[in-house]
Amino acid sequence: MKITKDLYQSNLVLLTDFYQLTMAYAYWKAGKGEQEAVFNLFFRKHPFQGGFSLAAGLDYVIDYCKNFRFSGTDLDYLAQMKNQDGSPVFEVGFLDYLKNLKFSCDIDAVEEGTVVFPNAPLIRVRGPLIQCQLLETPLLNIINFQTLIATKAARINVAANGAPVLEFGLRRAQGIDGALAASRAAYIGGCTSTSNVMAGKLFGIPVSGTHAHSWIMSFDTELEAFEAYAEAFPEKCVFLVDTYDTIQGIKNAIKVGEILREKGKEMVGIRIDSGDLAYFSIQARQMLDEAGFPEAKIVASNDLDEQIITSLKTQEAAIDVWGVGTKLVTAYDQPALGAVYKLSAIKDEKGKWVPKVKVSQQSLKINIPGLHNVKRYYSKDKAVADMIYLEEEEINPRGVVIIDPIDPTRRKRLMPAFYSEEVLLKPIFKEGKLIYSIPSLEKIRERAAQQLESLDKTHKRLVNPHLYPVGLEENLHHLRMELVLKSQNFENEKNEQE
Ligand SMILES: Nc1ncnc2c1ncn2[C@@H]1O[C@H](COP(=O)(O)OP(=O)(O)OP(=O)(O)O)[C@@H](O)[C@H]1O
Ligand SMILES: O=P(O)(O)OC[C@H]1O[C@H](OP(=O)(O)OP(=O)(O)O)[C@H](O)[C@@H]1O
Ligand SMILES: O=C(O)c1cccnc1
Repeated sequence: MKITKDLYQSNLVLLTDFYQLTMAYAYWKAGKGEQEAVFNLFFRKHPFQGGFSLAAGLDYVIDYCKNFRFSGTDLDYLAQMKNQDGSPVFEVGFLDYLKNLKFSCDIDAVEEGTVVFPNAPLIRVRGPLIQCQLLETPLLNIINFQTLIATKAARINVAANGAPVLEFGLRRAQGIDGALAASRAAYIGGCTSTSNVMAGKLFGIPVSGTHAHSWIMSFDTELEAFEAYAEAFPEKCVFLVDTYDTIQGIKNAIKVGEILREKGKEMVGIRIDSGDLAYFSIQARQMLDEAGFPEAKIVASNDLDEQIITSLKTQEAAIDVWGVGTKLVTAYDQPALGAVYKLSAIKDEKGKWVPKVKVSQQSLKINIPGLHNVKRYYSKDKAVADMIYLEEEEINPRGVVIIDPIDPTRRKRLMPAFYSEEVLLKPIFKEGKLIYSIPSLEKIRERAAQQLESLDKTHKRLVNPHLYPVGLEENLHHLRMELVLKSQNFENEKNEQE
């Protein structure tokens, strides 16, 4: 996968915030550039007030890391940057350091298509401080967007309840790469196809579509337009029936359907793109059935999202296929996932790992320290809880306590021996070398479907979902509390002395 390269014809190493580079420079000056550190990428709250999220974007991350090197032109650009007094921002020695920089981090990550929950890492980066730091912004950029859209798509597909969802978002998406990444993520989240032909070519997503009002309007009558379309696509006729009068449009579609049938072909169906979609789809179903077209599909579109689809279902709308664009690819009701990337441990001069917490007034914002991973426990293929644990700690098979990171009174006890388990962070890069065999997009989509299946339906409820248990293993909880208290005592002592 090399979409990033194809799109920009250049190396993306500068696709980072300027402060990452100035920090990198300052680390280098302080002799800390190579100090080993661990960072975790996680989000704190599901988007769309939902009960689950679907991880996506790792393939782009892999691509980014594989191409992580400073080219001559990147270095030239940095070399000409000046401070206000006219001096260069970056010393030549630092630019030389960047020139020789080879990606050497360990990356462990949740596979794409995995259902994920707040606070548990989606990606863990371990390596020299400078490299970890430079990766913050691009990793967030990639994962935030694709995870958001995959989640939105999954919600829309939950609402569609198995009916095909065609992604029509390109014209309203956030630019070119936003559209491409959205089509990819939407496919992972369960959409059946995309209207974006480039996404079809680049990712192998099935491409599909109907026709627009302009096609109808270019003829004198709707009937002529349908006939001409049937002539061009006898196997693929989906007639857009709402350009003038929807009921008349359905009648015209039936007429052309009959002509096609005489030629041994079957119309695929009709599309309704305006008005009361419940009313018109029910009318259309009745008319099509009575005319002998019970197999003709009814496609609906027009600013759909999971809430409208749910509402239309409760109105018993006779819609077989959903075309969804704007609200899917722009994540209309929540345009960003707030994933963050935080330092959780650093090695001291003696080579000992020092776990780190950033103490915040809001307990929600206190990060999880140390080199941790996540285990998902399953009971008969159903996910029951996620446990974040310190990798070096032995897990007692006879009993673990999983403690909510925000409210430590919320706890779940379970006996690991009674469950099957999956370690969620999988090794992707080891010392800069890719050791993960990248699954095809089809496989990722299958994983997403299985993962969503493993989640109880109460967590997939679109409104007020039941909270899935995710927490810290006891030892990790104690370590975190200890570090928080220590830092607070330290602050108090300092305050008393002042
Ligand atoms: N029966 C229904 N129940 C709930 N929502 C519906 C129903 N029928 C249509 N909708 C939704 O209501 C909104 C209607 O928007 P709007 O009024 O802009 O469309 P319209 O006037 O029918 O068509 P146009 O796009 O041509 O303006 C759309 O989001 C559509 O999906
Ligand atoms: O509504 P979305 O979920 O974004 O789906 C894509 C929309 O794009 C097309 O029309 P367009 O909006 O360009 O024009 P129209 O509203 O006049 O049909 C199509 O007919 C859908 O309505
Ligand atoms: O093929 C379609 O019907 C389509 C494509 C893009 C946007 N709206 C509809």
